[in-house]
Amino acid sequence: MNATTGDIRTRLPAWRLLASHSLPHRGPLLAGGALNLVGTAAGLAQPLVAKQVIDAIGVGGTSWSPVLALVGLVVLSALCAAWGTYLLERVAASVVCRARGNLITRIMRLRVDALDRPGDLISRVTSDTTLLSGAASQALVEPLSGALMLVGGITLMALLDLPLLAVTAGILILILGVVGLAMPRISRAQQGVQQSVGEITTALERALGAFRTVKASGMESAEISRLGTAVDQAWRHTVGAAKWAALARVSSGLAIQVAFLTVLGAGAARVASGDLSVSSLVAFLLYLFNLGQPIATLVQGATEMQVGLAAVRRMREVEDLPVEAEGRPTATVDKPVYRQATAAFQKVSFGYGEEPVLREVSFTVAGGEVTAVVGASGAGKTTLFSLLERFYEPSSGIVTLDGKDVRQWPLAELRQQIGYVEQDAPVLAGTLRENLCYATQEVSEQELEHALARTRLTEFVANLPDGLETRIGHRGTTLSGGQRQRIAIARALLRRPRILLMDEATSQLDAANELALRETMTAVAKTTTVVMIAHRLSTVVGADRIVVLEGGRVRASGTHEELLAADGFYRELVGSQLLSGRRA
Ligand SMILES: Nc1ncnc2c1ncn2[C@@H]1O[C@H](COP(=O)(O)OP(=O)(O)OP(=O)(O)O)[C@@H](O)[C@H]1O
Repeated sequence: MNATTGDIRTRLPAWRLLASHSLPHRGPLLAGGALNLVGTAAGLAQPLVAKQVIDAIGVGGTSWSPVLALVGLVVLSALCAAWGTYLLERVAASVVCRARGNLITRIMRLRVDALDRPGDLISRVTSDTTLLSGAASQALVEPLSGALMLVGGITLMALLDLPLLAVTAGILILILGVVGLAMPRISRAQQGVQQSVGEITTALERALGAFRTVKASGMESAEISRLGTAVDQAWRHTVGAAKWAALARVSSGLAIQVAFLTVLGAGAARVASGDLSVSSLVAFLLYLFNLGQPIATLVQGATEMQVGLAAVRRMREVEDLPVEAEGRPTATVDKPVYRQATAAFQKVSFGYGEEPVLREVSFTVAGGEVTAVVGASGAGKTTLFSLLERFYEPSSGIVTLDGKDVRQWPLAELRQQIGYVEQDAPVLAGTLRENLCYATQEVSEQELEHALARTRLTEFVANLPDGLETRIGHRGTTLSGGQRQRIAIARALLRRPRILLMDEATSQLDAANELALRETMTAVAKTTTVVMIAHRLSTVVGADRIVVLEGGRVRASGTHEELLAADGFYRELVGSQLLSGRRA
């Protein structure tokens, strides 16, 4: 789904959005609805045929045909109900499946800055979509058969006895009033329930995402209490919705009972006065009794509709989030020509909010060179990489790759050129092989072995019980920081990038591995342009060019020797081994 489609959809009223979920399944939906109607019609005819059976017995008749017709109607309505229900359940499952697929696609294509509360988004995919099922299937067609049964039943009751129908109608109008009062309240409460479920998922995601920190800080109880608040909130909203749903359901049931007793009394008097036959009273009472089901179906349908509308509103909020301009899957892009890329920042300014982070930054990264970016913490180094990857766009100025504005590149193609080793080198739960081949499926065993050797992982893998098939825990919990970084570097190299961005990727390596990796980088630079953010002096002295960033501006650039001679701030950084904790 592209941004434009999303924009159009977000302007649609909730009920039309809900209907749009059902539209692709209109065939089975209509078939299920039709079967329901046939079953309902067969059910409607039953009391009339029952009346014929009673009349025939009353006059001493022995005809079997009304009895056979009655049996046939019972079987027909049961078969239609079973088949119809299956079709509608199937549609419900398909609606959920499609809605989840659409939401997942949308979420994966969100801009990085839109991913604010992942837990809440998870709950929209898992929980909200489930609530859509009833509203976009059964609740659309079953009320139709309910309405048919109601109208048909009332018409036939009118034919049987008008005064008794007047009594029934008065009581039914009362029900409609109560149900109408309850529906908007159910909708509001249901939206609250879903919001609270989102809060629970968000709070859980927060706590589990930093599980060790929670434990090391002894904050289990605080997190339990935070989650407890969200759970209580969900409970309160659920109870609120349940109160109104119960009122709507009970009042409809109660009305039928009251109507039944009233009609029984009034009908008995009319039979005694000779105005009504016994068989007509029995048939009338059967219709009245049968009204309970369509009324319950209508109330249930209206309630489910409110639940579905609440879900669709929350799903629409995901569609309001900004997606990347182009989300072509990387798999469709051919492997790039293998040559070193160049990059340039031309008067680039950028801020995440009001406050500027980069101010008119200009520098070039020559193809095949190793460029190091140094600066105090918070100077904007990682932000430079984010702009090159086009996670964000500059407020002014141009970022280029191979001399072409990154905004002119097809997004997937742009990212295909770049290998990115993030600061905290995340790994994904799965096997080591899956992690290494994450960004490239077509990797030969030789290439894999070569990448392991280059990142000094060969021995580590050889000592693992299942080698490359060893499972790595959630967020790499079974690995050291250094191992995670080396895996991230190997993964990036396997992608055969034309430019490799490394964000402090060597900060967690021990001295021996860091030296080895520096040699690797020198070798890699022969075929790939390398830009590295480093806090260690040892990793930058050999760079072809060093860019010194201070307070979001390029303060100086040159080789280590040139900068030592010309820039006091660089000398200061070198004096502190570049490990300055100062913020810009
Ligand atoms: N996603 C974001 N939203 C808002 N502000 C951000 C975001 N990412 C970074 N910043 C802010 O932008 C500034 C520059 O951050 P950046 O990560 O680029 O610095 P850095 O030089 O890489 O720092 P470090 O060396 O500590 O990693 C910081 O003040 C940071 O708080």
